[in-house]
Amino acid sequence: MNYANDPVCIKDLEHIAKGVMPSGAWGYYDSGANDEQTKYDNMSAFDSYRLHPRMLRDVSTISTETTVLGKKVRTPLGVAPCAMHKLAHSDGEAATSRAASKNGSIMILSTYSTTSMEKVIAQGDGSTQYWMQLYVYQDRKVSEELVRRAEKAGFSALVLTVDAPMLGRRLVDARNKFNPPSHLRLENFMDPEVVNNADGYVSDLARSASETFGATFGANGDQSLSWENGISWLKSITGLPIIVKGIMTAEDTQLAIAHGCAGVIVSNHGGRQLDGALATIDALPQVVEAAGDKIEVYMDGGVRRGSDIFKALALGARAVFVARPVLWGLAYKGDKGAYLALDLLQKELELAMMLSGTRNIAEIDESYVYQPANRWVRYAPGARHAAANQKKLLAKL
Ligand SMILES: Cc1cc2nc3c(=O)[nH]c(=O)nc-3n(C[C@H](O)[C@H](O)[C@H](O)COP(=O)(O)O)c2cc1C
Ligand SMILES: O=C(O)C(=O)c1ccccc1
Repeated sequence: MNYANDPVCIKDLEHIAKGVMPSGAWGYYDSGANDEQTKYDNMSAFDSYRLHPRMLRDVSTISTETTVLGKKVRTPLGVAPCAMHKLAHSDGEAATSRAASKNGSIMILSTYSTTSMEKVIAQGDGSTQYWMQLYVYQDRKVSEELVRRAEKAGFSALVLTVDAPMLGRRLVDARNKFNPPSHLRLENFMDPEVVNNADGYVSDLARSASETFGATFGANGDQSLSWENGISWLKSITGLPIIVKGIMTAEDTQLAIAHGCAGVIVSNHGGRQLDGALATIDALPQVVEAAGDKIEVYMDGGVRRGSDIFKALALGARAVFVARPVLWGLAYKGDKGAYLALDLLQKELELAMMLSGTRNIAEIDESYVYQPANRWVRYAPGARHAAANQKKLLAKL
């Protein structure tokens, strides 16, 4: 197969990225925790849902427009936060930002970006939504400074990642003794005025990426974080909507509602944290059920096809985020490659919508996905949802 010339799907981009990236950086992007069960499950779980298409509808116009946090977006496909895009391409997050903006996608910027939040937002076309991803540090002043800076820069929501009190154990990185190249800088910890000056650090967390990598979590992350001292604290210092990333259960969704969050992202960090955790597409139905209309539900993990996005929307996600595919595109060709990754998924989504007889996002509901019953014996909460869904489907026949 000739992948290199003209990538036509996300798998092609993955293959190319693997070929062009240094092995340490590739390993860091690719790896999941331990046996990588959850990393692979995230992808393969989509395959166990099948589509239930309707025919003979006028599908001459397809729109993926929807609203997220009350604002119009061209597409429910967004970019998940990933550390250190400059490992993929020297243009880093600025390139990703241009790609997201061109596709009309929301971009969530990682705190550990190698390009400052101000520079990233400056690449947008003014209508692009940027959300800032945060961890909460023992030293709340460091977190508060990041919040103030994000507010000032124009981010429209904060995404608090809660599935990483400590980094999961990634065996590939351990074997490679991976450390990012020392010229990379974590610019969100540097003074925005002097961000181009390597001496402009504003906190001990800054330094070069290689000095902070991994150690940041153990040494500075707050492992005593709770709904009260984390979410309620964050809410008390900002008016921006708060989205909790890393929610996998109905119980935690109810707590997110009780603590005034605007949304949750069903995520297991791409299988990089708790290996053995449920695939996100399998966790989604119980979160959607618990959320009702009180809070928006998004998901990420394992999305490699437009039909995966379709399935997630059908199961109740309001938006779907991708991480590795964008990094692969970036490694392939900077902003053009990152855009290609988003555009391939976007076009696949539009085609899946057309072929299943859905003309807009509102029409995509659970009647368009079909779950072979026996698979669900394993997962109790999802099983209930699936059983109810199937009863409804059977009743319609
Ligand atoms: C290389 C890499 C770095 C990541 N860095 C962050 C991060 O800084 N903050 C965060 O909340 N999630 C981070 N994630 C998790 C992603 O946001 C996302 O949850 C997950 O990767 C989605 O799965 P996918 O890669 O299969 O699309 C990272 C993921 C990868 C692959
Ligand atoms: O790799 C990750 O998944 C991640 O979230 C991260 C972020 C910053 C530094 C190291 C890891």
